[in-house]
Amino acid sequence: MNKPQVGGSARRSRMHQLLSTTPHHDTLPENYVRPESERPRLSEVVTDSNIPVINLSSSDKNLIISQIANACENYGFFQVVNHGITEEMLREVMGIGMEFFRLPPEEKAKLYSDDPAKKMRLSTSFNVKKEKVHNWRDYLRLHCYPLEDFVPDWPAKPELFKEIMSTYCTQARQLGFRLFGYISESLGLEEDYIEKVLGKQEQHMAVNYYPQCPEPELTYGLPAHTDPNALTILLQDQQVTGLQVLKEGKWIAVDPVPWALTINIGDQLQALSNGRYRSVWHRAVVNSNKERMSIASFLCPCNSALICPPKKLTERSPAIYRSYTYDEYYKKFWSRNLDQEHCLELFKTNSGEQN
Ligand SMILES: O=C(O)CCC(=O)C(=O)O
Ligand SMILES: [Fe+2]
Repeated sequence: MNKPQVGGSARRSRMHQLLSTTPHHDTLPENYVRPESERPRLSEVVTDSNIPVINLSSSDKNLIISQIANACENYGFFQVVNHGITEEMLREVMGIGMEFFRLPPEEKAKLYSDDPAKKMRLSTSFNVKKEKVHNWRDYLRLHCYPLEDFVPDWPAKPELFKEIMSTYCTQARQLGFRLFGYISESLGLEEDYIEKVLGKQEQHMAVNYYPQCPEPELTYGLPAHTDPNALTILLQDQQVTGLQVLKEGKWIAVDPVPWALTINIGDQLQALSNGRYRSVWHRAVVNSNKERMSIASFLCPCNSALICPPKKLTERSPAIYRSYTYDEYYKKFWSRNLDQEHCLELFKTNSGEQN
């Protein structure tokens, strides 16, 4: 996008690919412009949505489970309220994320990388080396489990970053496990079924920063994609909307309920549920007058976890996807562009193909 600075170090010139470090743009640089047929068509987005909102403090566990079953089957997305993570914590984590992106360019340059294999990196777009058109997003990617292995390499600035992010990671993980319990039961499985199958689970985090964009109609923060992991817990900006999900051919805006967390089913739960629960297409659009931030916590199977549906779910309908390890899946996911066909399609069995 920008010319490398004359005389600057290689790292310094690479850093200039970061949107949060570049000067204001009046027009969208060409390598962010999508071809006409791929643009977001923002005027067609449906804002009045029925994306379920589930109260996790209800004393009626069966009600929670049935609401989760409905949400996972029909939407793949839902918001949870009274989820046990305090508003204060959520404010702190959003605050520290924003402070991070406001650090001076030299500080951010130390963390820049476009190598998807790196377990801690500040990057931009999605996979800059592979893609033709970039996305209007910077992101900090962190591996989070076990915390003590990764936190030492996390950003040293802002000062409270490690402390606040690691507390939030732990709480998000606990919430994720609680949801795995409800999801397992909603499929008629033992409460700990999913947790056991996924093994000693990895956890990743993406702190997404979408700067103001001069021409939001022409580009994306993140184009349509499904999440390759098992479950995503998304903390959305409270002031600025941007997340949209695809339902019956229409893009629906998921406007955040105050301090709710947005949950979505990832590809691995779609596979484990034999296609009953859906990892749906979603995207993030950008704004001309406001920056936006979101913090995604991804719960992933451990690399060696064998993903195949339980017997109970294949008694009446055959397995739609072949068995594979998460390692195999994840490599495939990163070898492609974000907005290609659903990565799970590549793992279909013959019976799956006929569906
Ligand atoms: O920013 C958002 O609302 C969506 C983020 C997302 O989908 C992701 O990080 O995978
Ligand atoms: Fe996503």
